[in-house]
Amino acid sequence: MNIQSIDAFQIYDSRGFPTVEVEVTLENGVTGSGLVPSGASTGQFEALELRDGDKSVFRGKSVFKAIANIRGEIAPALQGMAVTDLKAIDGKLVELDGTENKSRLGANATLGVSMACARAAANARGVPLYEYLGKGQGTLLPLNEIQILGGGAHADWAIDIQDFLIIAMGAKTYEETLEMTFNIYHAAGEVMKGRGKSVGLADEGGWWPAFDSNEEPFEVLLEAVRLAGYEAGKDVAISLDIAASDLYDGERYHLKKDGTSFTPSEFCDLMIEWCEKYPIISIEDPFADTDFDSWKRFTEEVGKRVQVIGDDLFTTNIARIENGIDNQLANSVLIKLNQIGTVSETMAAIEMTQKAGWLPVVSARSGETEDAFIAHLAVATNAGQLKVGSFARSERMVKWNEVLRIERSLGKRARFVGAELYQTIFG
Ligand SMILES: O=C(O)[C@@H](CO)OP(=O)(O)O
Ligand SMILES: [Mg+2]
Repeated sequence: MNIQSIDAFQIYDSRGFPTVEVEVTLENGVTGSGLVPSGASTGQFEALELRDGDKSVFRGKSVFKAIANIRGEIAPALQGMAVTDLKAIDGKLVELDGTENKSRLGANATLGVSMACARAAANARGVPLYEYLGKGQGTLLPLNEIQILGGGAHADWAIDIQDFLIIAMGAKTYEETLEMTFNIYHAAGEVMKGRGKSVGLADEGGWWPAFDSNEEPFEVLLEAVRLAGYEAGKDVAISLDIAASDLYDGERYHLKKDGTSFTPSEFCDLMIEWCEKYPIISIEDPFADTDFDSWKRFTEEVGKRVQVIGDDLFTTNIARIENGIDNQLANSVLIKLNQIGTVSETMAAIEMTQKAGWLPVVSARSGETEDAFIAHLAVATNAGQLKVGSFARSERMVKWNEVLRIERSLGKRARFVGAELYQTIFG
């Protein structure tokens, strides 16, 4: 099962921007592919997505340099390697690149190759990807975090907060998490239409709002929950991604829609107030990735009843996660393959999170593809949570639906524990 050849192509993501597709062919003719996602509200500590030309001019530049690196450097170096030794393959990618943040070859180049190798190995063994990645140990279906309203960088700053999401706490099955959230999603559409606030869909499929403040979305969300026939705080809870690095200028946090600004400690007060006022179960990036004091204080105060997720704070980077664990900055880590650039490093980040008694949340990017790799990754690692944006866009549905297929494939081995997960962090 050795690698014979690796090729790469430019395709387009869900925003219509260029991205990388890789195809690996083994000596026995078996193939595997990997399609690379792309973020918009990227963290400053992420591995580098290599694009052609001056990045400041236009963010959706072509990716031919990354493709040339795959064809010219990575393919010859990996040729003949055993495809089933993903650690060795990913180790070779890291070594070849030689930088801290994959800036020489590009994390979009290394990740595409790493994903395609994992798929080719699973295909060669004749097992589903989740079985291959999880060595047969992955059986836990995720509790979903699903976006109802989009904002921030994903909706041209219609509101300052990036994601208003729902977690179906009362769901007894994976399928029920979809059904409950689906009902609320459509109810939210009705509520917004009724208020004359419906203008379309944001980048991840959530409603693109025309709200007058950052608190109006809470009202709409809670009204939608009621309209759909559920009780907030019991059947479902609110989850937020504040993406606060985008709101912070190094000294103050700005909510432009409200015309307000806050010192870090005032913003921390506001986040705590929101957690008291609304049925919030989970909050991601409530503070900037450099504002450690606020993270620490917030986690100390609400971390026993609210999941505190670091996304830009950790960027799926082992050293940053380790620092977070040592200093108790959060209790959960958002996991994104392209923030670090190989499958093995991503899985190591999940393992470290779990060993610390924290919860991983496997996540898509705002620019996605038709690849459902992360559905397999979530089940393979028993991560327990999956965040893919919203419904109503096929690059999202392909992931939600893939978990249904995995569930069927697991048969009686499939497990779902739902909100019981949170006992791990809430005690
Ligand atoms: O911030 C996030 O969590 C992601 C996905 O919602 O956004 P982006 O891919 O733009 O970084
Ligand atoms: Mg985020």
